[in-house]
Amino acid sequence: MSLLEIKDLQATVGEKQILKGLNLTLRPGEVHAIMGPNGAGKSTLGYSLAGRDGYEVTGGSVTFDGKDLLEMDPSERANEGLFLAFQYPVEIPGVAGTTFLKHALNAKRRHHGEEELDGLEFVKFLRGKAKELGMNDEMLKRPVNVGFSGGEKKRNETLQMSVLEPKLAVLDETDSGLDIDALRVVADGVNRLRSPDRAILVITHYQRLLDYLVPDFVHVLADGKIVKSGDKSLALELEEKGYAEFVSAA
Ligand SMILES: Nc1ncnc2c1ncn2[C@@H]1O[C@H](COP(=O)(O)OP(=O)(O)OP(=O)(O)O)[C@@H](O)[C@H]1O
Repeated sequence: MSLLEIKDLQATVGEKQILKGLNLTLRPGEVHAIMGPNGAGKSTLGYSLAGRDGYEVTGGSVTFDGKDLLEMDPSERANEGLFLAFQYPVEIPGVAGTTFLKHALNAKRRHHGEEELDGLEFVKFLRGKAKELGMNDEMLKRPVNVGFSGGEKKRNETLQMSVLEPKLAVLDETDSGLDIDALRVVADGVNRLRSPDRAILVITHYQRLLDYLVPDFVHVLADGKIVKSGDKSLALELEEKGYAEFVSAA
């Protein structure tokens, strides 16, 4: 059974139609990469799946783990196991990282009828996850992303993902702004999450991330649609040839 099935998805931002009949299926255990020219609709796809305000789905369907995703509000989507790592992670002044993550995880646990973790249990759990990503206690105590460098914000997104253990993680350019060491740390963090019951959708501009996080499938998104799909070799081909072929064909 598929974990995510997107059929003929159409979405508008403002008055502009961005997604124009997008089809994509992810099965549990798979890693898919989406590449494509600037403005093609990659982030719009991520936001439409997450249910962000201002991104209006005007047609098509999305089934997530057997349920109608588009019927759910954004927090329900998250509690059901959808996670979106932002291209531009937001700063949340006044809210410590630890507090933010504890609330997010406990909301999810409540949703699934599980007992909440208390402060001590959670801090122990969080420290273990943070250490894997090279993040220290001081960073966890700071307000979420406030004053973090671009690369630290991306690590923090990866930390949120590893704490929430989603069924489907959508990573929107998680590699941008990372130096080569941080890229490896983040890719290792994502690789640790690979599992037979989870799928990962990676939006990226660069083949280099895919050297560390090897996808099962690569898709080209151009002008609001998936116009070509293949295996990892497609990413190499795109790096060499660019998107000209797809832009004119779209
Ligand atoms: N609020 C908005 N109002 C009008 N147009 C918007 C708005 N937000 C996004 N768009 C437009 O939607 C189109 C798709 O944007 P999107 O961010 O999904 O592209 P992308 O494929 O992720 O691009 P990039 O590779 O540059 O990140 C762009 O042309 C963008 O200008």
